[in-house]
Amino acid sequence: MKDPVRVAVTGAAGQIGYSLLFRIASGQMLGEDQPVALQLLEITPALDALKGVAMELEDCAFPLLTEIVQTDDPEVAFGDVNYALLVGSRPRSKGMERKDLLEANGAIFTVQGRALSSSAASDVKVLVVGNPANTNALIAMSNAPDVPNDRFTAMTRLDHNRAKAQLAQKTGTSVNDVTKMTIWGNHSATQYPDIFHAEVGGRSAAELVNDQGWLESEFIPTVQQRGAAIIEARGLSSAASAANAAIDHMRDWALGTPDGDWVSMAIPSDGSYGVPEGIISSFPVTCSGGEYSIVQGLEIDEFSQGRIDATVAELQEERDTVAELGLV
Ligand SMILES: NC(=O)C1=CN([C@@H]2O[C@H](COP(=O)(O)OP(=O)(O)OC[C@H]3O[C@@H](n4cnc5c(N)ncnc54)[C@H](O)[C@@H]3O)[C@@H](O)[C@H]2O)C=CC1
Ligand SMILES: O=C([O-])CC(=O)C(=O)O
Repeated sequence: MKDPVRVAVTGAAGQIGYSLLFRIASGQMLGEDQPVALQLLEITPALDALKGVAMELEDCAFPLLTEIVQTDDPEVAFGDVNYALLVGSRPRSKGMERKDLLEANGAIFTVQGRALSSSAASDVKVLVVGNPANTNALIAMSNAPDVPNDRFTAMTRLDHNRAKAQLAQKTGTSVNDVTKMTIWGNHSATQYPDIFHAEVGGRSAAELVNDQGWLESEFIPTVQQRGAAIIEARGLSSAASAANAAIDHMRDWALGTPDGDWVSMAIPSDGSYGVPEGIISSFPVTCSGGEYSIVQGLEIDEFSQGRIDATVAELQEERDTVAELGLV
């Protein structure tokens, strides 16, 4: 058996937490030979609910689960953690403008960035799930001087998985046949799911589909609006599929992506594909040895470039707003 690693989850008593924690504790994120200590953060009024979740975790008698920390103090939650999944955030409420949401979450992610900086292990890897995920990650990163910037990522894996499922349905294949999907940009309705480099059974997906109308009026809007469609149908936002995507994101980052395929992660831009530095934007990446790298050399046609520019422009606006608020 390996030595245990420490995994922090914020918003641990929420809907995503309820799907996520059990899968981390069972070894689905870091492997069935990797013991884990869970360090769970909640706001003070949710500590009772968190206690119930912790009792259920105990009752699973997971062989890999070595310890459960329950706290409302970010410094305690992030103490010596190797992985941090920042799920808890302030949801948008009625009448709230985007700027109000960014400000409300700024208060959370500045504090959590500082706590990660002062308390986490030197190898910490951070995934931000709580929305607006890319910009929350930017705020946390900007407030964590002692954590290298490239450890801050945001989740577009749910969008990636949604896009794979839609493409498999359209082509009458299985998701196992779909590779090299890419989500560019923001985890929002401006994101660009790109099938021009994707393959289905090793063949070009775009050529196989050969239907620009479907692409523009069905595929792209369906993936962009899927979160809203789930809320409409379920009365609650995606939780099990979001938890599943968080597991996929962290597992691939830690243990590597399969040969011949890539995944989508929102990461601090290094200027690749003309995406300006200073924002956290989704790219196609491969992972190996615990590090990710952007897939280089993809040809971007005019249609795709226009879509990428639009979602990058939204991220720059969000960055400017949080900069005006003094959060980054
Ligand atoms: N990036 C992505 O693809 C997706 C992101 N999301 C986002 O994930 C977030 C969580 O979703 P749910 O679990 O469904 O929400 P939820 O409302 O069920 O749970 C959120 C939990 O976070 C806690 N929380 C709030 N502020 C906190 C703080 N400062 N520290 C620690 N905990 C705090 C709340 O008490 C609550 O228990 C939302 O922002 C949602 O929009 C959801 C689906 C997909
Ligand atoms: O749309 C939402 O509020 C939840 C979310 O991020 C998603 O399901 O992609």
